Amino acid sequence: MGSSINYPGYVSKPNQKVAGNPIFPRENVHTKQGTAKSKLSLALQIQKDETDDGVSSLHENSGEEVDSDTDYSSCDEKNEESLRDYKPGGYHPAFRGETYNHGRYILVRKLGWGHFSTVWLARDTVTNAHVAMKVVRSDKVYTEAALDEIKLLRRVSTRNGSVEGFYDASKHILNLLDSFNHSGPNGKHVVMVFEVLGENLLALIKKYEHRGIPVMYVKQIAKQLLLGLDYMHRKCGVIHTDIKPENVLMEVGDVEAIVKMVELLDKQKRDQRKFQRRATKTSIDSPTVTANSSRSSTSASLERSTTRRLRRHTLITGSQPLPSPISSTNFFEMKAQMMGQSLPRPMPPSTKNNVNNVNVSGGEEEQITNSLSSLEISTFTDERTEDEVSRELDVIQIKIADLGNACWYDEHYTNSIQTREYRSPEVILGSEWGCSADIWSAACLIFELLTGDFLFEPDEGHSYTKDDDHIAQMIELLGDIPSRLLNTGRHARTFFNSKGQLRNISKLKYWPLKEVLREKYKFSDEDAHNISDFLLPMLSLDPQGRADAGGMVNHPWLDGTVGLEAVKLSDRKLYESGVDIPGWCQEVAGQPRH
Ligand SMILES: Nc1ncnc2c1ncn2[C@@H]1O[C@H](COP(=O)(O)OP(=O)(O)OP(=O)(O)O)[C@@H](O)[C@H]1O
Repeated sequence: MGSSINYPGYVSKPNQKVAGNPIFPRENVHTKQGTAKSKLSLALQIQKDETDDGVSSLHENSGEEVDSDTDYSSCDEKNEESLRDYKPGGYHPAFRGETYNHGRYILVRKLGWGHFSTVWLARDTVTNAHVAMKVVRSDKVYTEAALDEIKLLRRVSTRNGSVEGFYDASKHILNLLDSFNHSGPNGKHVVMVFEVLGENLLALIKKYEHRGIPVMYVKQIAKQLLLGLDYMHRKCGVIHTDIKPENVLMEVGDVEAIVKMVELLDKQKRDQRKFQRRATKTSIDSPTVTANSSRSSTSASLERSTTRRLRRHTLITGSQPLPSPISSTNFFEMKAQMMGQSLPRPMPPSTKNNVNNVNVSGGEEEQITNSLSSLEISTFTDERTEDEVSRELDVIQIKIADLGNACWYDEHYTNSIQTREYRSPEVILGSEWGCSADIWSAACLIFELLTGDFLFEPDEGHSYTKDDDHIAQMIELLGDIPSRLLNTGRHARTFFNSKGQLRNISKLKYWPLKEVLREKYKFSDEDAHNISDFLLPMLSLDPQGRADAGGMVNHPWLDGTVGLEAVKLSDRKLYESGVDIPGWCQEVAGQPRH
């Protein structure tokens, strides 16, 4: 759900992004303030494993300790939801093994969280497949927003998208499978059940260290994103209003195989830890241990019991999104492990005794070795050719997620839309807006994928606000704000004087997009030309003239996009504005018809 509305307890998600270099930093900004927000208070108790590499879960009410999971994903942030929000009206204290909807769903691990919800991987005992479950905060305002989201999700659901003979673009939008209520100590929570996806595009941007992701992937993401938006706008009358990398998720491929792989690797780690614990315990009990090892083992044991005591009060589970081949550096190592190539195994007795000065009984060792070797690894035996594997790596599939801020073409819920960096000029100026606002955000997102930097990263200075800076950056990149927006924008007079000049910023440094791509990002002349030819129609300052998603699917820059080579939309014209689409740049007045 979205980030621009002030819901109770609403706080910015910490460290969402490592701020990129702004294209146009103003000279008189003394302190650079990136978008990375300060960390949440130390009261945030993330439950990290007591050793070095895992996350455990202990549910306060159950008192039941659940074995540690290990984070194999590229998500290594320690930022989770705030413990303060576990209160009546807040998050539900979900835990691994908890059942939902009369036992149909069983929680497996936490995938992520947002301001509205925590999201969990769950097993559906009816289909025996895995699903993602979004457990929404129980406060009335979240519940109402969730019910609106469900209506919007139903509208865009796959069932409405597939028409024989036509490209089914609904597959680029997250599919709602089920929804119900769940009661807990903090109230009644709306729960939404989705297909399971992997990490979001921000993980991909980070994986490439904010230097831009390969153009081959950008084209696939761009084409799928535009197809999804075209479907949303033209077929469903839905406006997303919060397109940004965090809200576009990558598919993980064969979900069941990946869940199995991740779980088996977790189990291996747990078994190894158990083995180490037992070994240490044996060393304490054993008369053959040295004085030094006895001291260190005893202190380790004390440390563990302290950690255990602390863990009794821990409620927050660490997020573990499923790894996807493209975003997770260690994905193929994991797969190799599962295929038995470098399976971590307990050390043979002689080495153990030498290295750790401990004694382990032969029976214990055998038991542990058996538990590892009995893992079913045949599922992951890969008999595909190198070409097939390389082709699989070339393909990226994305879905637009988080319709929590979405609205209808004929019913806008608020004018406070879009996350700052992706916010369109009409919204900042307080003019009318519509579906075309999503196109602006999409262009900002595509630029960010290509370069690793925000297209606009406004900052405030001594004499100007973030909005002043944002508008100035737009002018520097794209030219003057059209007079129609100046005349209709409710806030235009805040930023512009009667001569149409910016009130608070006088020195502008014009730097057109094509030059930025060439000079700052070192794209070749040809690439800079093609990319700006693709992006500029979507960055039309006047939403009336902004190109629509369907038309842009047909742009030559997207020709030959891997996996979508043949996809063109014959009923939309390249570069043409979407003014014929109902609700394109204003809310359609009258009785909402959806
Ligand atoms: N279908 C899914 N499969 C896998 N992970 C998911 C899925 N849906 C959501 N997630 C994970 O959960 C996180 C939170 O989801 P989402 O953004 O929908 O929640 P929210 O409470 O509405 O958050 P926000 O504050 O971003 O509006 C996502 O960033 C993602 O990591």
